[in-house]
Amino acid sequence: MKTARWIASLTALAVLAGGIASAARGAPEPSARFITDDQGRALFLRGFNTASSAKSTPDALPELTEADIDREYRDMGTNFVRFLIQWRAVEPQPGIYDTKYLDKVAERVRWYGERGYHVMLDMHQDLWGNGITPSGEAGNGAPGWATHLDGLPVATDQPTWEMYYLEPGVIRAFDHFWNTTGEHPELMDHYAKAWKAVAARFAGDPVVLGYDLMNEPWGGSVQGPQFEAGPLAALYRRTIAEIRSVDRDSWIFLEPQAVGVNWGLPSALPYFDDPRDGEARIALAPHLYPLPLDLGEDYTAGSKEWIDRTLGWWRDNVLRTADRLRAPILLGEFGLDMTRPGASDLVTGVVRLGEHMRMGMAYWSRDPGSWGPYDEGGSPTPLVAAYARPYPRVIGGVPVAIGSDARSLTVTFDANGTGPTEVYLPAAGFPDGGAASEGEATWDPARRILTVRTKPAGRITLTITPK
Ligand SMILES: CN(C)c1ccc(C(=O)NC[C@H]2N[C@H](CO)[C@@H](O)[C@@H]2O)cc1
Repeated sequence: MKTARWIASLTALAVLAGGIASAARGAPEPSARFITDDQGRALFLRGFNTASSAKSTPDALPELTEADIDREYRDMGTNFVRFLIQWRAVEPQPGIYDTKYLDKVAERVRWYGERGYHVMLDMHQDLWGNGITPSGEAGNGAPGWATHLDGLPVATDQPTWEMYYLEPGVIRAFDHFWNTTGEHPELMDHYAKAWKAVAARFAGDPVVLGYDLMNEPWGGSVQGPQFEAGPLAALYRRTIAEIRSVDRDSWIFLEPQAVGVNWGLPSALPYFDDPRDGEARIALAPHLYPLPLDLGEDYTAGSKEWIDRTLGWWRDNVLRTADRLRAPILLGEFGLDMTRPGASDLVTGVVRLGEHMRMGMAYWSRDPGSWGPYDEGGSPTPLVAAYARPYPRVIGGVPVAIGSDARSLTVTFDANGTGPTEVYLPAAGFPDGGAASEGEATWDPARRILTVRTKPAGRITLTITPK
């Protein structure tokens, strides 16, 4: 535990120094780039990571039924899912792709599509892969044939799961993957081609919005800018090229390294060209986990002020990175134990941050338990009430400002004739639907969606209030 405390303290100091440096540079403007649907409308995505269970199930699929999706929609009106897939299942043997696995993924994509969701496929890893320990339960993601520990130890009595990342065997596995050792140059190529196989399967599927290339990348013995601008950027460029060779249109989501950036430190991820006709479709997909919360503080009293400060550093550094990449932003993960004091206020704070930054988000995670929307017994946690807010699912123009509270939603945008704006209105604040301040509004009571057709040009400020 002493090591973990040391690391936490040093990290806290680094985040503090990084934050002070960030604040000194002044707050950047929110991004004016957006993830768009096939009509060109701006998407405002709201959903969950589904699901952590995929890390350990034998078939690498999340424990999920269609009824689960129906309940999630009924309770919170989500429109998006960060769907976890596993390299170990995509490519069980080198160069052999499991089409039956991809068919099962496609079946779940269809479940979401039939309910109006957008799906982002997340090639998920934590701690490299299931092969880092003999029992296979610690890590997930990479297949056994790509796991080379060279006999180095991986202690299994870790005080916290993230400490596995510091084990010699795990660092070696990553060092081989990133070719830091120079002994396995083939691994990154396999990874990029595994993505090509996935993209070839889903190219043209209107439900699949795009691909999140790697969950929370870890550089092993190479860290920070040397990692992000080095091997991580090289992997991303190779993978973008492989995907674009079979899929010219899906969005490609790139994550910075997790360490430091999840907490608010700046990323050194460079710009990436998108070899497609038309506008680039590359988005930045960071995660947000305020360090004070990771260190056990709650979003209450004294700590709330510090956590808000780190949220500001996170916001400013992510906006700067997105500007460098010339990319829209999607918050791929945020989450916490909903039994902690102040948890609902933190969720509300992140939702408001998303409105300010005009970015979509996926909560971590959809799994049953104290972090999720439903506990082990299936009863709602406070997350359902905190996450079920009015929001614009899709906007028929360039978003300028989004704001909401329990009983109102205001969306300001520059209309561009791409189509109507659709807003979700939860039953709690809008029992009989909503009224629009302008345009022609159509209410769908079954899906709780108000569709508003406004003039096709000019600045629109749409205010939705309960009917
Ligand atoms: C030392 N490293 C590399 C590290 C430490 C901590 C996290 C983390 O908390 N991540 C936040 C959440 N994201 C994963 C799933 O992607 C969850 O298991 C974590 O709670 C990541 C990496």
